Amino acid sequence: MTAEQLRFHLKLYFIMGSTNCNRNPLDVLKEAIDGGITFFQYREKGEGALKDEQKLNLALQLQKLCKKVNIPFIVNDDIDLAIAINADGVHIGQEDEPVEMVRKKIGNMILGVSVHNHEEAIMAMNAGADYFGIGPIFPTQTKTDAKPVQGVSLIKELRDKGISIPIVGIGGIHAENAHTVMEAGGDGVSVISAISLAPSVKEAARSIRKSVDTNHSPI
Ligand SMILES: Cc1ncsc1CCOP(=O)(O)O
Ligand SMILES: C=C1C=NC(C(F)(F)F)=NC1=N
Ligand SMILES: [Mg+2]
Repeated sequence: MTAEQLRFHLKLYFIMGSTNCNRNPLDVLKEAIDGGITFFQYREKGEGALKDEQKLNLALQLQKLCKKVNIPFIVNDDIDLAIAINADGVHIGQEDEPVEMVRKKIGNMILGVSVHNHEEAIMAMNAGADYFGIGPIFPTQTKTDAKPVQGVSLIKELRDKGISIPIVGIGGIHAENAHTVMEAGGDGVSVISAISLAPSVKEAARSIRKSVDTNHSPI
């Protein structure tokens, strides 16, 4: 997938694991897809996260839903799982394996990296990252060990320095604040709880999608 295609697909990047919803995750993903998400990440993490067989089975079922509608299916952290099920890509943080190592393992799968400052961004880009996850943009309860809230300053800084790699903002994002990420030069927003815990998952996804579609900054 070219950077341009990736840029389009990253508009509404839904991220979920079994611990992020109090319903069947398959139903939540189905409804999010109906609401217009464009990218999906399976992130099985935290208290009560599934392991081994259970994690593999859920991953395969979620992947099947994404395949049906041609939405890229990304696995967070677990490179071996991503390779085992031939996922479309992986997402890693600074505390995971080095980007160069992961790139060697996954070949030309999509490789997303969480970056929190200019140095991490340059390193990750030179090591072969395809997109950056930057945040937390706003306060979030979902990731208990999140770095300090940073707003859109790093997104702006990277764009001001002419760095055009696809970027999504993440952390506390919903329909009312998603536009700030787009206006700062982000290509899309990543969302967990504003969709996964919404009374109407479909409506939540639809409203955020509408917001990013109207605020798509012309590059
Ligand atoms: C995984 C992650 N990385 C930075 S904040 C965050 C959690 C985002 O969850 P929510 O969209 O519910 O704030
Ligand atoms: C910690 C994370 C930060 N960013 C992203 C993404 F939105 F995909 F870029 N995913 C994560 N799991
Ligand atoms: Mg990680």
